[in-house]
Amino acid sequence: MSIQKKVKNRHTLHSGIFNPTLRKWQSLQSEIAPDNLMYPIFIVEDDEAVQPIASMPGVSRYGVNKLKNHLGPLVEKGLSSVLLFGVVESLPKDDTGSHADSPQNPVIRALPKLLSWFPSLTIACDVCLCPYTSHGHCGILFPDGSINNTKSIKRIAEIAAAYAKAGAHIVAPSDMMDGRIGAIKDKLAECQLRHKTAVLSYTAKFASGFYGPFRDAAKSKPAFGDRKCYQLPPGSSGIALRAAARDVAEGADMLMVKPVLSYMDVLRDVKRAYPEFPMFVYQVSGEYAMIYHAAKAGALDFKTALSEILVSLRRAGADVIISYYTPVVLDWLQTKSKL
Ligand SMILES: NCc1[nH]cc(CCC(=O)O)c1CC(=O)O
Ligand SMILES: [Zn+2]
Ligand SMILES: [Zn+2]
Repeated sequence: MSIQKKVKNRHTLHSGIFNPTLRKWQSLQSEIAPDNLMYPIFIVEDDEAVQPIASMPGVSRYGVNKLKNHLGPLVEKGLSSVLLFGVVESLPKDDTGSHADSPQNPVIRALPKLLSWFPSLTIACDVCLCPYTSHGHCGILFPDGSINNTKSIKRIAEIAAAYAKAGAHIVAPSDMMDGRIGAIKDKLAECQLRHKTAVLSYTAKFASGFYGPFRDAAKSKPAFGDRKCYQLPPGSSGIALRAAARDVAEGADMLMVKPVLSYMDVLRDVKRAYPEFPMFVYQVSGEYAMIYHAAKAGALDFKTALSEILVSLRRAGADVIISYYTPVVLDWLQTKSKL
């Protein structure tokens, strides 16, 4: 037998993937289980409402009382964490986002009920000003419309502490102000809640074109301008790593990259730079809609394509995937066949 032939034989791959167990061994690190999923939920003021969101077919906003029936079956199927967003319509918006942490805030009102209905569910709250400010920006503004970072992080920390007091296990600031993680940690310490409140930082959140349906869902579109002065420029991986270094230095417990499909390199960079931290990715509203519409048009098979995306996020370094498709995936996981 020639040397060349031997060398060639060492490169046969079929022998490692000819049955399901062998294939699973090749991809154990990218398996999806319920604990790899976090489910985002929009909560509205009207406790009895269920409002389908036109730009996100299959996703609705819920009133607090409708969440018991919606989440109950999902918890049965293994759902272990949710991410709450408040949506206000009749509560007035102002320039400091007063209703982000008022007693009437839908998230603050939902927390005690969710905690009592689902004691095993881990509850994260998105912390931001944009759904509650008259100008729709994520911070407090100077008169010229630029961000007043000092006032913004003070306010963000107050809101985070209010959610923690109401029982949130995790606060997740999505505002992208500088110094917010440190400000939140200090405020939580002051309230004696630091030991039982985790901070999930929206670390590398890019100024993306994939947030459109969300802004419709959360009624949080900026009234003027854009978010390019505080969300990251899509072409830069350097500033994404600096954002991660900043959040790690300030004490973040978990890190996130968002959106994810166009930022898989950033996901891998951040995971490799900080392997000690649970790595979250957010499959955002536009990414949800894209898959939905492509499948509906017959361009791709829904289950095959979505499964492929989810396992590739795990392969690239994601520990937890925040996805509006969580209910569908939990259904799939009921059957023996793994994703
Ligand atoms: N604080 C803003 C915020 N919180 C969550 C999302 C996006 C989530 C999604 O698109 O699914 C955004 C983006 C934005 O409007 O700039
Ligand atoms: Zn915001
Ligand atoms: Zn947000």
